[in-house]
Amino acid sequence: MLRVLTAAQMRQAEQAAEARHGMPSALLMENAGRGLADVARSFANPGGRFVVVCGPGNNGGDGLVAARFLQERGARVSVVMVGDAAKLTPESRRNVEALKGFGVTPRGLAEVDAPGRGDVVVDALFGTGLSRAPAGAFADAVVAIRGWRAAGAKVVAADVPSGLQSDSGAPFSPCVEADATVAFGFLKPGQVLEPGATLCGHVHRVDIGMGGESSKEVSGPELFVVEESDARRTLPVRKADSHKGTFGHVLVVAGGRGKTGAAALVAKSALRSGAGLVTVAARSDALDSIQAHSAEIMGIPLEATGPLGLGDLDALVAAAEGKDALVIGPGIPRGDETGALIGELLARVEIPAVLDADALNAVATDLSVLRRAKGPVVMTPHPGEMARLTGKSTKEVQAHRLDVARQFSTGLKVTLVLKGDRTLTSDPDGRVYLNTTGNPGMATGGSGDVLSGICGAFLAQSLPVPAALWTAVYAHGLAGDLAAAKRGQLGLVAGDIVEQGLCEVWLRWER
Ligand SMILES: NC(=O)C1=CN([C@@H]2O[C@H](COP(=O)(O)OP(=O)(O)OC[C@H]3O[C@@H](n4cnc5c(N)ncnc54)[C@H](O)[C@@H]3O)[C@@H](O)[C@H]2O)[C@H](O)CC1
Ligand SMILES: [K+]
Repeated sequence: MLRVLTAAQMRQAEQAAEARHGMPSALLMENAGRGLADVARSFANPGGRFVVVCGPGNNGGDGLVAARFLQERGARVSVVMVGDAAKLTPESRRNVEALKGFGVTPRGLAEVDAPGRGDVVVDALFGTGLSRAPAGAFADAVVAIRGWRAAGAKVVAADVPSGLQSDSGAPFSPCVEADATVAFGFLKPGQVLEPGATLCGHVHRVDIGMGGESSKEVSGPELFVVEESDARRTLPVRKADSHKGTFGHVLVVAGGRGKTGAAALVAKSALRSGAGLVTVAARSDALDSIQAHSAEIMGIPLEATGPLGLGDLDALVAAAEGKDALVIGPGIPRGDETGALIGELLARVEIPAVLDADALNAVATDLSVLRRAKGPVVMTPHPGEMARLTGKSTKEVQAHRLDVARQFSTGLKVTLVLKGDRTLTSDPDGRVYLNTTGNPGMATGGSGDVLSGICGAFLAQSLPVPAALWTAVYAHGLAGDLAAAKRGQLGLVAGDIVEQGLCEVWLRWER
């Protein structure tokens, strides 16, 4: 798990590193500058020139140290200092003098020859200390860096591209676009949340001597990036004496006339994700075609007709007997009573419940129905469904994904999986787990049903919440990536994620 720290948390971690390890900030800067120089060197053509653009704060200090390391290795280095030299931080001032000792004198922007193809620009103008849109000479420097990149130079940003707000990933204007960003010590939210993640280019995290422990002393909200090793470690081990009951029984309440495929995708995905047994409860007129998709799918007919309502409550409570997880929503016939039905059902059964698709829309009108839930509730909206659940516009949800997810999950005490590029899993305590697998080819009907099936299967196998969910999200995206590698993104359909991707993930993780 990679911890992601805000600017304020970074400062706390820096103080903790100094207190715990006796690591002075000057040494952190030395380590940061060396890491920055190493990455910059990897982007230059042989004989390429380096133009290091430094600002007035410690980000600029990192750039000065990097320039010294580059110079020491015989590179052709120019340093541009932007801002009032009198305002330099003590660390940066010391590094200006050190650099002069290496024969490099910082110049003004207008004095430096524009770099081009084969050259590297190091953007050390602003880092986590940026507090407003770059203006004046600072804006000119950002615009110059953007122009040099357009002319073919590679741009390597120190900590964050200058102009990008490191806590949110939202850019001021103007903002640097980088080919790579060197993250010092810990990742920052702006490096992993869009559009910041795209503006950063490839993020290289470098250790600078803060030690992983120092993040434990940091207060405030926790954000993590899930790594493959975390997801792989979560999978249950299959013991020799296992039997189908060992791996749980998922009840899928999904599907209706004209939408039987959704139920089949949930069921098949759950079966392909290790569930021992899967039963679909659906209206009789849909159940036969749902079960026709796969011999392994068992069925319970819901005898009434029309939308799911309170008249189905007893049948669903009975159907949940002996089950280990519930997935409800994909393709269900929804009506005025469906939300109340879901609330009553969750108040009677204790098993973990995944609400997706039309179950989300059904409860969106009155979320209080969820407050009596006996077991853990998981909600898996895409941005549009999240908009309906929160009363915000989809645009607003997307602009503030992290805060919206955290507020919702802590407010309602549910685990929320906010889907989209870089899906966020937010638990009732507000810990958020960010996913980095998946691709645009997965934006296809039924992809969400497949994820619900994986979630249901992992919960039925007694994986703990939220690990079951961020592992399911990781596996779902990886399955989509592996399937797209075979079929291309354009042609990818949800069934491919199940049939062409999931088993490859398990094979890869079981080795
Ligand atoms: N925290 C750590 O563990 C480490 C941080 N390092 C580097 O330090 C920067 C953060 O440095 P800081 O001095 O706080 O701020 P910046 O250099 O990012 O910003 C410069 C300075 O400029 C002022 N300012 C902010 N916005 C503007 C603006 N729009 N126009 C003009 N001036 C502005 C503000 O006063 C800032 O202080 C971090 O990113 C790392 O690169 C260490 O080197 C490694 C450990
Ligand atoms: K920067």
